Amino acid sequence: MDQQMLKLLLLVAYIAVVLVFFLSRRHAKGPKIPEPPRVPSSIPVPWINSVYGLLRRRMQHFVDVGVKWRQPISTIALPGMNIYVVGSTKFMTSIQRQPEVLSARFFFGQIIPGMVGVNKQSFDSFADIKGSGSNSGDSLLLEGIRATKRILNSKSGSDMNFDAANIINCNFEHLGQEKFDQPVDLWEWIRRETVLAISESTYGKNNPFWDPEIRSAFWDFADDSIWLWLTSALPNRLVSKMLKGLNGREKLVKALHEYFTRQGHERGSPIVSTHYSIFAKYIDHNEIARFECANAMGSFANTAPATFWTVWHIFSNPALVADIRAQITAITSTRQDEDGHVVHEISQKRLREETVLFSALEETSRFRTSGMGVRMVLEDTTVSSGEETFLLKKGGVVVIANRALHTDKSTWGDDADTFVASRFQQKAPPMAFRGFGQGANACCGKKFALHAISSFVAMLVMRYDIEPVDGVWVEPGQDGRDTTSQVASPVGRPKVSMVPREDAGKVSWKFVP
Ligand code: HEM
Repeated sequence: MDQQMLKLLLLVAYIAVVLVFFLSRRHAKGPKIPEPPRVPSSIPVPWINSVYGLLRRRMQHFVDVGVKWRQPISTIALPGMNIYVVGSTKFMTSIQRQPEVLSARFFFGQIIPGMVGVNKQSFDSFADIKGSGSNSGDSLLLEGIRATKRILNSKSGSDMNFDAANIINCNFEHLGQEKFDQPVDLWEWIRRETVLAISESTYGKNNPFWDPEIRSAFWDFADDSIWLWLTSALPNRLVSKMLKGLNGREKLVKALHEYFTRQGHERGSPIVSTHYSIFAKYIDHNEIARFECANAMGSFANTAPATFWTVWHIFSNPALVADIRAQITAITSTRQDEDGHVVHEISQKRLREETVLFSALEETSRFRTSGMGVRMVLEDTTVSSGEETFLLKKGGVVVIANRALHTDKSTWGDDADTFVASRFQQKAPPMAFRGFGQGANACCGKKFALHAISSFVAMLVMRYDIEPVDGVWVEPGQDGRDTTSQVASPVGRPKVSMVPREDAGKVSWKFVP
């Protein structure tokens, strides 16, 4: 055998060994699980499409992709990271069963400290973001969420619901004396009233949100929240020139810091006093007010727009207003007090059970949700619909496009695009409603928010006639691109006339348990 032949034989043998090695490995591992299909793109380099979309629509871009393609799950490949957009319920059971590796809390742990501008020590204490999904063990984030859940599901939670309803009622009593001679900016008025009611039931007598400057600072902060997170690595001096939200945040931090320094929390709700003791365990006193900004955002930033949209949907439908008035009248008892004043007493318990209000509110949330659920992929993870299985790669991000799930006709029926106030009087289709999240990350403030909003709307419906000054209710539109909230506020500013239905000097209203 000559040298050439020997070399050729050795080469063939080498290739055979390599082939056998790879084939055996492949056989041992089984067939490769694919990643979800790519989002179609009209241009040759698809990620450019996404980066352009992100710049234009920012986070809303992913929701738009979910709504446009309506794929159960699809991949947007960005340089160095895959985004998995969930556009239907098919994979939701599988996603929700794996909160340790598809982690919302890991995401909260990354985004919240940047948004509120804490120091490195507070950042490390906030969430065990180096650990597995930060769902177990102790951290400021976890203890805070557990405490909120415990309190709001206990007797203290029911007391808070009732307190909030009575504060709402008191504020209405006060308003009753006012004459709404001028057109009212409905969004401005509703967000003022909801923030006042919820903040007073949370922070008590020393509530910093009574100051209009602090409320305005809060909305500057909330409206710029995404940008504050994205620019958190830059010096404050530079960011304050670009974002109103930074100055708003710092003003809010100062007011909340004074509140805690003067021990305001000792006269506040169990939520704020318990949060304070958890904060104090983990971080420096000077940092506490920063995280409290995030708590305030969780409480008000969704509740105010959800209240606005509920009012908008109800009052723009006169038949619905009439139905709700009849239902509330049926659960109201009327008496005269010793001065001859008429007192109407609405049963808060029956408000939930015997009126369409809670359903209308959940329907508003289905119809108006603009946000998304974000889950960080902490390990290579498979998700399955029963028929298909896909691999989600470590380092990727799952974006649940809530609006896509909420408008899917295959789950909600042909009227998915229509507001139907009574829809939630029946059970929602499984996994389809994400207005308050679900599973491990379901909203712990849901009950409180539903009670507060329904009390507000009930009082409004019974006390006032509301008409748009132009004579027609025009859709004001929504644009959630700058906020982290689930329910974007209106873009247009509807102006309405508000006329008391009864002589407020002679009649008063109350909630009774
Ligand atoms: C209408 C008002 C509200 C809406 C629409 C709303 C919506 C939501 C949604 C969709 C989630 C799930 C997020 C996800 O899956 O990634 C959530 C979680 C949460 N919400 Fe709300 N929320 C509201 C009011 C509140 C209030 C009043 C509080 C506090 C008192 C609150 C505290 C929380 C907390 C702490 C979580 C995280 C739960 C966890 O990870 O275990 N929310 N909310």
